[in-house]
Amino acid sequence: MPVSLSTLPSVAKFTPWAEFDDPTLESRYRRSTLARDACQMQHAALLAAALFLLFGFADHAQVGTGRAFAWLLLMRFTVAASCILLAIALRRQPRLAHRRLPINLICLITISGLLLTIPLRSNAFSTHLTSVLVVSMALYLLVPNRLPWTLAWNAYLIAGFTAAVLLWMPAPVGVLTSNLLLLGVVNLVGGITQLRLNRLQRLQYLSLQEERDTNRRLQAEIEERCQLERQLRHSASTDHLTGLYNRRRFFELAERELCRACRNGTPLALFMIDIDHFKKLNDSYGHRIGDQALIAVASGCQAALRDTDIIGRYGGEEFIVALPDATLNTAITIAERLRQQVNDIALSIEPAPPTLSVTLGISLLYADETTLDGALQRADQALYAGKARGRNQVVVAPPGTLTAVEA
Ligand SMILES: Nc1nc2c(ncn2[C@@H]2O[C@H](COP(=O)(O)OP(=O)(O)OP(=O)(O)O)[C@@H](O)[C@H]2O)c(=O)[nH]1
Repeated sequence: MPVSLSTLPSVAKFTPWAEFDDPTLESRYRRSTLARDACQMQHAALLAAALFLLFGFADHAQVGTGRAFAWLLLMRFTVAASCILLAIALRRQPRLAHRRLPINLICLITISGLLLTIPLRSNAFSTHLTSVLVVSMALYLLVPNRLPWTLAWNAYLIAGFTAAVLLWMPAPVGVLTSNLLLLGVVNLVGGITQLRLNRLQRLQYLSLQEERDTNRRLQAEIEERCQLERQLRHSASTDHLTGLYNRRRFFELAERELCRACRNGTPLALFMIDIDHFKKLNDSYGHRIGDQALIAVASGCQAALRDTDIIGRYGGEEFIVALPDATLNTAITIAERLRQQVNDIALSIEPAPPTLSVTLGISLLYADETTLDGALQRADQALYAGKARGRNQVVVAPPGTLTAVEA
């Protein structure tokens, strides 16, 4: 997804709860934190269950084994079972971590459970106060991304605690006031911490997104440049009309084959191919048809060669072929095949043009030749001899005289 201005960390807007002002961005951010939040809530629920059960020992020490203890135990088991069920549900469906019902239900059960311990153990004021402080902080730390809910549950906790103290543990006004102040300070610190945390985590998320977008853009740019480079390399080595190698690329490849032939002592044959009476075709039917004929001859010849053979456009209506590992007999057979292939080309124009034909000059590289120049010259001479002898034929250029293979 491309970076929009509102997703840049420097200009991102936030709500008073330090959430993203843009609801789409906020929901994207929440989706990105879902797995982490679910895992965190699972651990928190299991820890809360363990703590609630552990405090059962303290209950027993304080109230003995009477009716109050039975109630306390029932309450503790209810809270612990709810927490464990939530942890299991979150493990199976992590998306519950961002749903209203599970989070609020577990807050209601846990806080109500804690408040219920007050009338049942009304002589443990300091323990209750400490528990309320711990739960109050835990709400800020463990309820993910929901500051308004955390504030609401803290309000319920403080109001419940105050009511319970007034009803079951009457304390001097001064003590109650300072404890409420203490709770207020805890909530202030918790609220500010969560606001800062919310903002920082969101800014971090935006920075990460921006970095990813930049990387993606760079990746796309690199791919585009590679593609351009491939295209440039291709057009620098290809004849744009016929799609064959151009003269420069042909000689690069043919010289590589010459080196290989010298090294391995294998033969290398060269063909010069020229379309017969091409000027007449051009003059009678126009250059467009001339181009069509060039393309047809080029693709016909290419189709008749092996992948290891090299064919290029030498210039105008002339083509050049290098046949690695080809003896004279093989070269003559292939040249004949090409000549026949061109004779079979039927251009779809009216009135039907005369049959296309080519004349081919063949030369073989000598064992002591280290450049293509000599063989090229011999093939050219053979070609012109073929033209002089009536065209549409293959002529081999032997060391001495020239031999016409077919007229
Ligand atoms: N349509 C077209 N014509 C081209 C192209 N390149 C060269 N030609 C034409 O090819 C013709 C070559 O003519 P010539 O060299 O006289 O050869 P020819 O008419 O084939 O005669 P022979 O080779 O003796 O049979 C010229 O008219 C060039 O203008 C091209 O890319 N497209």
